Amino acid sequence: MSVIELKQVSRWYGNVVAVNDVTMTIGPGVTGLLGPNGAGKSTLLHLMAGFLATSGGTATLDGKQIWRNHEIYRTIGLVPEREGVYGFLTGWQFVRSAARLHGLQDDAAERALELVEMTAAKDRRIETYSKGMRQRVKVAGALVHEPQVLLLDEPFNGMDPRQRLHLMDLVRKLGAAGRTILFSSHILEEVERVAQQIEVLVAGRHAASGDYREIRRRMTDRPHLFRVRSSDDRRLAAALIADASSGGVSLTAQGLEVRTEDFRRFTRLLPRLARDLNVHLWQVSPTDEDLESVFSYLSGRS
Ligand SMILES: Nc1ncnc2c1ncn2[C@@H]1O[C@H](COP(=O)(O)OP(=O)(O)OP(=O)(O)O)[C@@H](O)[C@H]1O
Repeated sequence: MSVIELKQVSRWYGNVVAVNDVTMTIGPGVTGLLGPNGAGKSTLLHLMAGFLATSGGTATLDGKQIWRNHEIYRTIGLVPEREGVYGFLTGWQFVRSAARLHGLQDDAAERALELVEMTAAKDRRIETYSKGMRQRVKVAGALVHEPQVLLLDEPFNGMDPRQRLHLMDLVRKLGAAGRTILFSSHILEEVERVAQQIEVLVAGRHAASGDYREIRRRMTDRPHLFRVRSSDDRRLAAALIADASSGGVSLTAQGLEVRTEDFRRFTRLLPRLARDLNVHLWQVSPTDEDLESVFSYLSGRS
């Protein structure tokens, strides 16, 4: 059972702070690393894999420093985001060369290909593989030395739904077998389907941590901004203002803008008011549902 620990870890690239004072602990099972593009997820994974040195703070695995620790490297596997796989190699050649780099024999490569269910296709060239198959072969390459820790950078990106489900199943299975797995993603739905635990990174900072239900609840409970168009915006506005769930109502050329502090109450109230006032609702749409605003709320910047 392996535990990764980051203590006040920072990483700069010149003047750019990619990871800023992050403290987190990643234990056995599957953890999702969630954050918008550029949040520092890849940098964090590379720090954990020993591919990058920290600029400040410490990154350890089971209490031992990761950076420049060859013994530790034997227990970590990284599946990078970029393809970096030669298309002219067969799956077998690719995974076997990963095995050789670790001083291992063919049986290790065979086991890894079996684990990701790529044995049947192993003699085809990688350029003939689907995105999902390429990703699974990369996972096999990272698993060839049977590491306790597996780090995956945006593993589900660009896959069709069937391939995604297949890889999600595999990641779940590996986690259930006691491995410590961390994978990055910018999509909450993706993370919550695979991970029990979620770490959220926003602009290099650790914004939230916990069970996905808790994070989901915090996302739902934040103030929401809705645009409402109806047959009588003025009447509706007056009734909405009278209710405690409204944080503010303004009449604009495009309709009403309603800010609500209590999402659930508002979504029940609006149809009831419309019915009682005999007002027809033409449009009810959230205006701040984009990921950036959700993330910035979680990180306390809004
Ligand atoms: N080698 C580098 N040199 C300079 N800046 C870098 C380098 N690598 C990353 N950065 C910067 O560090 C920040 C974090 O990048 P990182 O790739 O870790 O984020 P990310 O969350 O993985 O994003 P994405 O999902 O887009 O890959 C970004 O502002 C990025 O531009």
